[in-house]
Amino acid sequence: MEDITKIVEKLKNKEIKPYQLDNMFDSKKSVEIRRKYIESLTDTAFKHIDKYSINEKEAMEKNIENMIGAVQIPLGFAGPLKINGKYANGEYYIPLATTEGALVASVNRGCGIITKCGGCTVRVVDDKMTRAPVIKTNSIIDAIKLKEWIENNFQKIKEVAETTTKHGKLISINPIIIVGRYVYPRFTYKTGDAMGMNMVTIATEKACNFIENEMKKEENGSIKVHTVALSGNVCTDKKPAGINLIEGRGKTIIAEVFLKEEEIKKYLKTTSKAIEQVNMYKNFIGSAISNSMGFNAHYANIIGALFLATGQDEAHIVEGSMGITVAECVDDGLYFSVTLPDVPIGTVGGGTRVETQKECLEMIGCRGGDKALKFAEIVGGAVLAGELSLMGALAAGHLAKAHSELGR
Ligand SMILES: CC(C)(COP(=O)([O-])OP(=O)([O-])OC[C@H]1O[C@@H](n2cnc3c(N)ncnc32)[C@H](O)[C@@H]1OP(=O)([O-])[O-])[C@@H](O)C(=O)NCCC(=O)NCCSC(=O)C[C@@](C)(O)CC(=O)[O-]
Ligand SMILES: NC(=O)C1=CN([C@@H]2O[C@H](COP(=O)(O)OP(=O)(O)OC[C@H]3O[C@@H](n4cnc5c(N)ncnc54)[C@H](OP(=O)(O)O)[C@@H]3O)[C@@H](O)[C@H]2O)C=CC1
Repeated sequence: MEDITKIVEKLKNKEIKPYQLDNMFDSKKSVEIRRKYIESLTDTAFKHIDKYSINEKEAMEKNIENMIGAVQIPLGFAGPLKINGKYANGEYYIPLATTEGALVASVNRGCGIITKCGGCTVRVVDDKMTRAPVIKTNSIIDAIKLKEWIENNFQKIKEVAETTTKHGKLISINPIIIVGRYVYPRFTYKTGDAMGMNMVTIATEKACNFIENEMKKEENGSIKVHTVALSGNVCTDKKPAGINLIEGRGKTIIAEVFLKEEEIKKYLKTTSKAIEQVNMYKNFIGSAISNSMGFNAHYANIIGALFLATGQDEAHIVEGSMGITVAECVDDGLYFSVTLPDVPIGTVGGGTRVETQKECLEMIGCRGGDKALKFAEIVGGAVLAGELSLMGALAAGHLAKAHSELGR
């Protein structure tokens, strides 16, 4: 075998492209050569990114291109968290991958008080994944005709789309928005236990080809339609969006807990009244002034740490960051809930197969098929715990103190 230095020279001279190494060497070797190449180009001595236990071959087949190693994120746990869900019932230890000191302690504290108060109720109230292409027509008149055609031929479109997948089911194409002569049909699917973005993208492409061909037959071919882009941003994937907040996307999760005043005092060092007020002034009024879509304190923190630990698509953290926290004083305590309209998650596919992420899913009994709804309930419970603890810390005036002691 050629000496690595010689191959690195060839890469530098552009005789070989870095990704072509995968066809020339075994996976381990190609990763090593690429790493050496980047090391020499950037004058960096890699001492850590070369240490990992994940299988490069599988990762390169499914999850990554131009692989040079792996980064490590510290992993902690919070819990036990008692969840009274439809699918998740019992006490769970939540895996959280983060570099933000104080976050795990905070979620842990939330878990403690929730569990002491009898646990949280969590439900998944909606479950779907969307893809909305943008289709160009000749005129407003044709755009209206296309919209009507899609509405009248839903069953045929569904049959075509579903030929690409065993688990994906097209449940609606709604809304179908017209802007000028452009049409944005929002294809909505059930995706089983997969988060589903690859699945629905492939299915929607097939449906769009079918629509284009069928429209050619209408009015002797005078209606011309063309899919400008398979994603027209009405999906809306990986961006915060009002349509997702209202219509939902991924799992729509609601979690609630009734807290006793004495536990609030003991655990959170504050009162229900103070938390209710912080929620009003911060999460409602503050978010309204800033035109935020997150009427909450930090869903993204818990969603992010859980997504990284369990192999979810990290870009979807932005969607999971939206939602509304309710805090309301009740007799001798506090009603506290989180509502997350848009949490794209899966327990099969994507990054869930990576060895370390798979173990984290196992830790909560959520690896593989028939587990996505259980996982969603655990995500809801964990967000509730983290949100409650931070709101408690803000109400008690402990945020800066917590982060100077634990987070720096
Ligand atoms: C830091 C605490 C928990 C201290 O909280 P405390 O009540 O002062 O601590 P404590 O020593 O009395 O312990 C209470 C419980 O906290 C947990 N706990 C306590 N210490 C640990 C630890 N080392 N490791 C694990 N768990 C810990 C543990 O559950 C413990 O119960 P116990 O087990 O003893 O019965 C609290 O002050 C807190 O939760 N602060 C909030 C911190 C937080 O949520 N940070 C999130 C990041 S902030 C941010 O990124 C977003 C932001 C703020 O910008 C968003 C916005 O705009 O709002
Ligand atoms: N393409 C795109 O535009 C985008 C892609 N992504 C990426 O997409 C990936 C996730 O896509 P996703 O489609 O979830 O995953 P995969 O592409 O990894 O596909 C998962 C496959 O698992 C099969 N499967 C087996 N058992 C089940 C089950 N119980 N429930 C559901 N499916 C099952 C399905 O096959 P079958 O279909 O035959 O039923 C499905 O297609 C992530 O890597 C993400 O980063 C993210 C955003 C956009």
